[in-house]
Amino acid sequence: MAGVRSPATPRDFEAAARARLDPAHYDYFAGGAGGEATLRANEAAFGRLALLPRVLRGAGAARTGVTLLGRPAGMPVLVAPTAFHRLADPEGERATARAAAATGTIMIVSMAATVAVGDVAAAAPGAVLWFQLYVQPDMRFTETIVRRAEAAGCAALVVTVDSPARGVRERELRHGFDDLPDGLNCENLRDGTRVRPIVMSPEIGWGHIARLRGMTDLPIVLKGVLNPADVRPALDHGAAALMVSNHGGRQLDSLPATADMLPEIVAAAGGAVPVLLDGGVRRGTDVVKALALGAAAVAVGRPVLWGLAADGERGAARVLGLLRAEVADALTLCGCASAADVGPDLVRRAC
Ligand SMILES: Cc1cc2nc3c(=O)[nH]c(=O)nc-3n(C[C@H](O)[C@H](O)[C@H](O)COP(=O)(O)O)c2cc1C
Ligand SMILES: CC(C)CC(=O)C(=O)O
Repeated sequence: MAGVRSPATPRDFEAAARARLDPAHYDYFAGGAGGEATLRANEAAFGRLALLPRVLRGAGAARTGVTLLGRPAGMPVLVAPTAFHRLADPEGERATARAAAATGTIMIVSMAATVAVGDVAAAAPGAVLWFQLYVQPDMRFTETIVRRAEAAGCAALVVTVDSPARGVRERELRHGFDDLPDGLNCENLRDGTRVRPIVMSPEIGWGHIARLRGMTDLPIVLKGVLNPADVRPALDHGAAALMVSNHGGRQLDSLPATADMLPEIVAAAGGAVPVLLDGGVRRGTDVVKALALGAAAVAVGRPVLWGLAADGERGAARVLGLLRAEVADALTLCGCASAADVGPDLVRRAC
């Protein structure tokens, strides 16, 4: 692998990924909207938090397992939905799903995957998959997509609600990157012989969530909730979980870091549903900080893409395996036997 003989932490995969990827594709994965202030803020917010371990609790070596939406998961870290994995590796989302299965990690398959969700599931029989959906204004087509996710055995629908329009990413504009190369498609959007474009519509509203709720028995996770005022309507519309997210800084720039908004969203949810977070999680200590601020789990986007681009399935599995080991290490060194032992007393503002 370029640069590092033996990767010690997920970040070590980034240089190798960059060396292997077409620069336009690297910048698609890495970039954010506008001046990328939010992209930087997500990581920086974790840097401003410190952990405050408890001592002599005799907790034993930590276990990383958690229960999410009633099902066990190997660690409180999920694979965030990211598009276009075949830009990183020819096996694409199949490789990511096998890596997720190998490490007991829930994978949220993007609606913009370059492998159809049914084929992803077939390639990784042990994987627990959730499916990410952009509600399409044509609700009949939305239903077709939902049925595909159900048929593939997905255990939850993650509805991305932060995208009434696509974010403007200056790196993409500079490269002129606006479409997949020939031969690659968003396979979940097949409609007969054609592949429909993804529509990000400003017309989507709570009424669509109500219709979706009536369409499927799958638990619905709302991804992209950042303003505490949106928590009440989310609960009223039957959300089974919320994901605090600013889309990895890729939609609107100048949004707050997710770690900074997490406590307010957790307070607004009042324990009614689990709250997840993504954005800037790079280390096991970030995961434990998020748990201490009230998250039930976190998700990682770019680190998985670095592993996938650097070394395919093996690289993605290594990234997830390193994260799991880091979570176990951070829990043990905080005096916690498991994620359930992590409370708000474990985290402080460092500066
Ligand atoms: C290359 C890329 C593609 C993404 N595609 C999607 C997507 O298809 N659907 C979605 O809801 N979020 C998408 N996201 C956002 C991620 O789900 C997640 O919110 C974000 O990456 C988390 O931040 P992190 O990369 O700092 O971990 C994408 C992110 C990246 C980096
Ligand atoms: C193809 C896009 C809709 C995927 C996305 O959400 C992103 O690039 O952030």
